[in-house]
Amino acid sequence: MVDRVKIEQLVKEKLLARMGENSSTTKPLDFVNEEHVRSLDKSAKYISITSNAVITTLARDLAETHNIEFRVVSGNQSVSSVPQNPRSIAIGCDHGGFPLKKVLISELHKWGYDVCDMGTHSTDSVDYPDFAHAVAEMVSQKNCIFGIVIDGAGIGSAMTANKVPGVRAAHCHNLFEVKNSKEHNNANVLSLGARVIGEGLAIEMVKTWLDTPFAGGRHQRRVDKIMATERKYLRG
Ligand SMILES: O=C(CO)[C@H](O)[C@H](O)COP(=O)(O)O
Repeated sequence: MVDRVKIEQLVKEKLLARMGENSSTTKPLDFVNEEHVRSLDKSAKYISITSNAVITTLARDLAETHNIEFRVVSGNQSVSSVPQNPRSIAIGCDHGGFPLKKVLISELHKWGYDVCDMGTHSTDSVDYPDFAHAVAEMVSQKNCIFGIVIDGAGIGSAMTANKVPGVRAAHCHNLFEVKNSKEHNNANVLSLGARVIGEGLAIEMVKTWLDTPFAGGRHQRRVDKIMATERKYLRG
């Protein structure tokens, strides 16, 4: 019979050998998951990765918790850390949301945000899941801090975004909901229905959403439960 403990120990040793503790001379990884981070020595300060490494959301979260950074290494030389611009917003829409997206992008620029426009770029008919998915991935991969998805009603885009691990998309219609979605639910994607709300309200909603911090406290426990629910089904 296979000795599970021995195998786990062997895997751990292999991972540690690949990553080292906090030396920049270790071979950079091109894929990092939660297990890689867990297997690090307690004194580890960073993980060396290749410039196009895939890092799972759980690995990023765990690394953040333990103050471990990801360093992009070219050959054996460390060249930079993976950035997360705290003012970068991914935005996407379908044909119904296109005019509102244009307005919101211009406001976001005025407010000093970097905008990643994931399309669509006209009112020609398209499928909202393609664009909601693209935005959600940008947030899930931590390329952007927040995402905004817009379609006719805001429903389908929210459904799509919420399928992407790490995303908490809130479909909102008013100022109370946007504020609540940040304060209580730590929403990282906002979904708007361009056929439901007017331009002026949408601008105010986005500004309020971006300016409202997560309240933490009892809400942290509940958000942790949302994420635990997601993890349960990811494993399955
Ligand atoms: O609201 C939406 C999804 O939530 C879409 O914008 C809507 O379904 C698109 O419909 P149509 O193709 O008739 O413009």
